[in-house]
Amino acid sequence: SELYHAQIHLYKHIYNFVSSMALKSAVELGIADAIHNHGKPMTLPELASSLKLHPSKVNILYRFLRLLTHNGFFAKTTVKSNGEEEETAYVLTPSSKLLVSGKSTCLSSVVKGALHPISLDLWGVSKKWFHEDKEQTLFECATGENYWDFLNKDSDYLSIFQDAMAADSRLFKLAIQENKHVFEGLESLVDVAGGTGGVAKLIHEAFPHIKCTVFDQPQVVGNLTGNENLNFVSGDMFKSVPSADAVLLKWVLHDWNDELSLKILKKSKEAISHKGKDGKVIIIDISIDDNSDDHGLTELQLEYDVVMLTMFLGKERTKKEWEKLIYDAGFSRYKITPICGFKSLIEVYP
Ligand SMILES: OCc1ccc2c(c1)OC[C@]1(O)c3cc4c(cc3O[C@H]21)OCO4
Repeated sequence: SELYHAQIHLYKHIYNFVSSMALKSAVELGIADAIHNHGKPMTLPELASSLKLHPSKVNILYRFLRLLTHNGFFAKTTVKSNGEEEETAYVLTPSSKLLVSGKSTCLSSVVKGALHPISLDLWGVSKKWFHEDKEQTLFECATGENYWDFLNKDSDYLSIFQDAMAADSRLFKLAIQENKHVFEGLESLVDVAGGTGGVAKLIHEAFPHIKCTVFDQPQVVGNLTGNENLNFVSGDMFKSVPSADAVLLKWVLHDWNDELSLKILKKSKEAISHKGKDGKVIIIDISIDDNSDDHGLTELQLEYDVVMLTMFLGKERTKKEWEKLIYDAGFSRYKITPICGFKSLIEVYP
């Protein structure tokens, strides 16, 4: 009946966190690594002893594996142990292959970071946040601190965050390889708010002839030196952006509201104006497709939007919102290419 379906829907959303926490436990225990290193399907006793669990914990491990297997992180098969009866064994799936450490596709640091207590505690004050009169993030409401200031004070959490950003950048490298046409023909590129140059280095490796400039605030790049084709320039992206054939804005505009994003886009347009029609701005951010029939993908994109809102007052934009922002900034056309599963690469032309 409708009442029963509504109850299942409601309870599922109450306990969604259990699946997140089971995933976090799997990463902390190193289950994916243990199965990967075992080199073949792994039985529960083999896994438990490899993880050095106390015998009393074997059945607990089984219950976690049952949920994680149901959620598609592991798969069951059977093995013939010492020649006779068949025994259940576990293998990795594409999702848990993203948890094998040391691989360029490893996203374990994002699991640890996004589900770290510091990333979750802010939700304790959401009622207060909704009822206060000042514009601040849920994080600031909970801690009294700006997220970025806090991050730069807590070295453990900062290194987890940096590992997570680095993990995402490594996957961006695969996206660059799949979209070489976007960068071919460029002689110069400026990575606006490019931080310490992680992404610029990836582009430089893939396209050594492109002169890459990392542009960020003085306190970020002030004392960084580059080489002949990778240099660091400090400044204020709201005032002016160094000119180049292309301006890269990766995960920048989702941290800013429309008014400030418009400013950044207009400065970026000035920066590529010497190139006329051949100049371009490359935006890497989520583009929420309003008429997508992929409910799970849209759910992830909307969850990401709320995460950006609660931590940075940032936002993820829909396709229509991108179009309005791009045209308001004076650009004439754009092209959206899906990358990395749930993000998009948006090429914007004057
Ligand atoms: O725009 C940049 C940006 C991009 C992604 C993420 C950001 C910020 O913060 C929220 C987030 O969920 C998060 C929080 C974290 C973390 C990783 C992590 O991934 C997510 O490590 C420590 O805390």
